[in-house]
Amino acid sequence: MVKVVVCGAAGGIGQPLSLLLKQSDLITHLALYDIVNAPGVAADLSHINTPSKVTGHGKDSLAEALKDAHTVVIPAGVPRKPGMTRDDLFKVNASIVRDLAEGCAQYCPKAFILVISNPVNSTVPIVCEVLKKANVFDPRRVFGVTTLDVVRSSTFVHQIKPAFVPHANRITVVGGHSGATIVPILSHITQKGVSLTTEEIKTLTHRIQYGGDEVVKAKDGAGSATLSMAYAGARFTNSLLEASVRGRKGLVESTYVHLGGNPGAEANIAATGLAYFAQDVELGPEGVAKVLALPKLSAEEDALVKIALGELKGNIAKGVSFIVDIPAKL
Ligand SMILES: NC(=O)C1=CN([C@@H]2O[C@H](COP(=O)(O)OP(=O)(O)OC[C@H]3O[C@@H](n4cnc5c(N)ncnc54)[C@H](O)[C@@H]3O)[C@@H](O)[C@H]2O)C=CC1
Ligand SMILES: O=C([O-])CC(=O)C(=O)O
Repeated sequence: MVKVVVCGAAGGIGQPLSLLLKQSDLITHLALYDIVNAPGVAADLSHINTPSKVTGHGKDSLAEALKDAHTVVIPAGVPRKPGMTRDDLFKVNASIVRDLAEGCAQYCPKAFILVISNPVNSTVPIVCEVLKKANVFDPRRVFGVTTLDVVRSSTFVHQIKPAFVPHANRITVVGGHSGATIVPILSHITQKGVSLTTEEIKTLTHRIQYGGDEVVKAKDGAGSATLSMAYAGARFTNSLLEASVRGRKGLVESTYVHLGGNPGAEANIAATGLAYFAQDVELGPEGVAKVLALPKLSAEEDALVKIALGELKGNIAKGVSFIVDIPAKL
């Protein structure tokens, strides 16, 4: 049985994400949890003639939703409005994510946990610290979903270089998931016939770092990216299922993880001095199979990573200290 739970399933991301996951032939049970409307969304999706069973769970049935989960995807919480940073969401979303993580620790301690709720740079440390406290933490099994930055990178490159095939070329994005902490490694684009000037890289990098703001502005108070995020969230979930359920080897995605205790993370611990970082990760049967070392960076990328490190340090400390009083350990 492969049970995937979406927490926040009735929301702007939750609904299209659940729709995309209903198309997976690897999922046997799709459980939709939300404090509002989950049964309605579940009834609707359950009429689709793909193999998975769909169930809906309201606010008093978190235990039932999470029980026996293989994977829990968390897009629960409030989105930004114009003028807000992702960090401004911390005061509402931190406790939502903490409570869901406590549920996971109790009812599905071995599940993979995919965190979408912002600010990801801080909510992932919250989840990890909750699991550590409950003595069920496995760093290979918790992921901050930064796939939208990867998706945006290849889309935006394609928009200025039409020869670049966006879905066939994965661009590594390192750091975290907010503004200056998002560092796309555009110097490594290798497609034949496509090259970017230093000025193009600078413009693209800024657009990728602030891609979320483009959507927040265009939605004008009605929230942030939901459909592209659902696509990105489904892509990451499907990659993890391909690696963990089907046993596909060599699958790599950029993702924000706890470095300490993860296979292969030593080089990035040394390079960043941080407890959490986004980089390419090879996925496997237990989640992280290997954290890949940072690629060789251009001088500009190196400078951007240094800026990201400063901001990430504060974001991580904020998440960790929401759960414990001591600073994050590597
Ligand atoms: N990681 C990423 O790249 C991205 C992250 N996000 C983040 O995803 C989150 C969700 O965004 P949207 O779906 O647009 O928001 P939304 O407001 O449309 O949906 C959120 C859903 O969470 C539910 N919810 C609230 N408290 C809950 C709880 N305790 N348990 C379960 N469900 C709960 C709400 O009822 C609602 O249905 C936001 O924090 C947003 O910033 C958004 C886009 C990209
Ligand atoms: O911008 C936001 O608040 C939502 C988000 O994380 C993104 O679109 O990358």
